[in-house]
This record gives sequence, structure tokens and C-alpha cells, in this order.
Amino acid sequence: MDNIREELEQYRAQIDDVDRELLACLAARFRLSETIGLLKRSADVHVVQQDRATEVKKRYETLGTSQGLRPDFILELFHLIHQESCRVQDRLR
Ligand SMILES: O=C(O)C(=O)C[C@]1(C(=O)O)C=C[C@@H](O)C=C1
Repeated sequence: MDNIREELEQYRAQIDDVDRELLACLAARFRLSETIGLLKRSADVHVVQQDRATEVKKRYETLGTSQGLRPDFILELFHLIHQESCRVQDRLR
């Protein structure tokens, strides 16, 4: 039982590390989105760029499925991230 508890703690520590990386990556992505948002604002370009969003979504599907992620999950994740990215840029207007 003690061994199992120890092993569990080790895996949980690994999950905590991965979560830290995930959140750091997300924050980096939104900082880039903010920079793009400033460029769009100065060029009077719309926040939502449907062609680019479709391209990004396709990349999520390709990369996500190749990593064994569930297609529905990939789609939800893309929508969540794209929505937040647009919110970040909308706030600059
Ligand atoms: O590529 C852009 O124009 C972005 O602003 C980035 C981004 C994204 O987060 O991937 C956000 C909004 C657009 O609809 C398309 C893509």
C-alpha cells in the first residue's frame, strides 16, 4: 500500500509539472495573440480571421489525432482557445 501511495505521488508530481507547462504555453500563446491584436488594431483589421481560424483548427485535428486525442476533445479545445484569443484581442479595441 505504501509503495502504491508513493508511486501515485510520483505520477501526480509529473501531472503537476505537465500542467505547469500547459499553462505557461497557453499564456505564451495569448501574449502572441495580444501582439497580433495590436497589429490588427493599427491596420484596422477584424479580430476574427475565418480562413486562418479554419487553418488552425485543421492543424489541431491533425496534430491532436496523431497524439491519440479524441476528435471531440480537440474541437472543444480549439474553440475554447480561439474564443479566448479573440477576447484578448477584443479587449484592445
Ligand atoms: O492569426 C490571427 O489573425 C490571430 O489573431 C490568431 C488567431 C488564433 O488564436 O489562432 C485568433 C483569431 C483569428 O480568428 C485567427 C487566429
